[in-house]
Amino acid sequence: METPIVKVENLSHRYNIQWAIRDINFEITRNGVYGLLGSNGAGKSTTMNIMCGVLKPTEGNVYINDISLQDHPIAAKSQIGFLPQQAPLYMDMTVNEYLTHCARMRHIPPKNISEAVRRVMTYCDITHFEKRVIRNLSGGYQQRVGIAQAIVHNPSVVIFDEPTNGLDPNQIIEVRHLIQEIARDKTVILSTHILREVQSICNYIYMIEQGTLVFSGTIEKFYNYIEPNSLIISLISAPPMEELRTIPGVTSVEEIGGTRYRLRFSERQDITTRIAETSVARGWRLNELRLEKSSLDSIFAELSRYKQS
Ligand SMILES: Nc1ncnc2c1ncn2[C@@H]1O[C@H](COP(=O)(O)OP(=O)(O)OP(=O)(O)O)[C@@H](O)[C@H]1O
Repeated sequence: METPIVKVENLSHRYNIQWAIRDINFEITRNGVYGLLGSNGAGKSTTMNIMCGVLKPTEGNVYINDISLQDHPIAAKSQIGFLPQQAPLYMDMTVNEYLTHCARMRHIPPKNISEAVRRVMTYCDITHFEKRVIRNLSGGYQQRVGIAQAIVHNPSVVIFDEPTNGLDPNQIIEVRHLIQEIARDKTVILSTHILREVQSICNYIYMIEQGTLVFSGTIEKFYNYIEPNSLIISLISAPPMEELRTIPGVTSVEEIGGTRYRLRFSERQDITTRIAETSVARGWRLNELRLEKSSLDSIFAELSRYKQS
């Protein structure tokens, strides 16, 4: 059997009396970008801090390439890179000084430090700023330096906590691109509360809500859950609501003002065609029909229900 790169086993954590996460389990066996998605306060940072060895779990354990983080923290941590929500930068150092310092902290042998620093600066495209003081870099470049320190010791697992938080749209695109590059030969786990972030860069999703894992699966499987299950129609000659309920597949009808209705349905397939055809056949004079997008909140609610059933 394949040895998992990351194994998270029965992870629970309690701050004082309140549980922040409860019984989280998952295994990662392949490189790629894994998204830990959840709303604010869901338990993402707690999970990530434990995985990086920054926080000791109340219960459970994490294994990196079969090395127990609890029993062999130094060996396990040598295979992990971490960029916390606030990048741990020394603002008054130059980029090169800072990365050299990080390489030393990561126990890279002195003779290899210069090469390791050069390699990550090239990788993160910051070599031209190596003599700049970090404070004088833009937010996007500071984040690149933060990413560089996370991979300077060439770890097999890299963990990013909300890596695009606070960046402008161009910087977000560049940082996402860099993360995807890193994932070519490493396992990248990132946390985010932005659905679009997960959709654009993750191969696999773990969704955490109120401290429990409510979904884990591929992005394709995830799409099945975020597909809309309601649509808005507007009819010039609307029939009584009971008649709208007789359209095959429609489960409920709600009047939302004027000539507009929200229809919920169980089966997405052909629903729009069925509504259009029924409207023509019965002379309802359809002049608007659009699927409603699921909000992140409704997805969380849906997935929590799915987990409980
Ligand atoms: N140091 C702490 N002391 C007490 N409670 C905490 C502490 N850190 C987090 N919590 C609580 O634990 C729960 C999970 O928090 P956590 O920071 O892990 O969530 P998150 O998903 O990362 O949220 P965010 O996106 O806002 O950072 C929340 O209810 C939070 O208030």
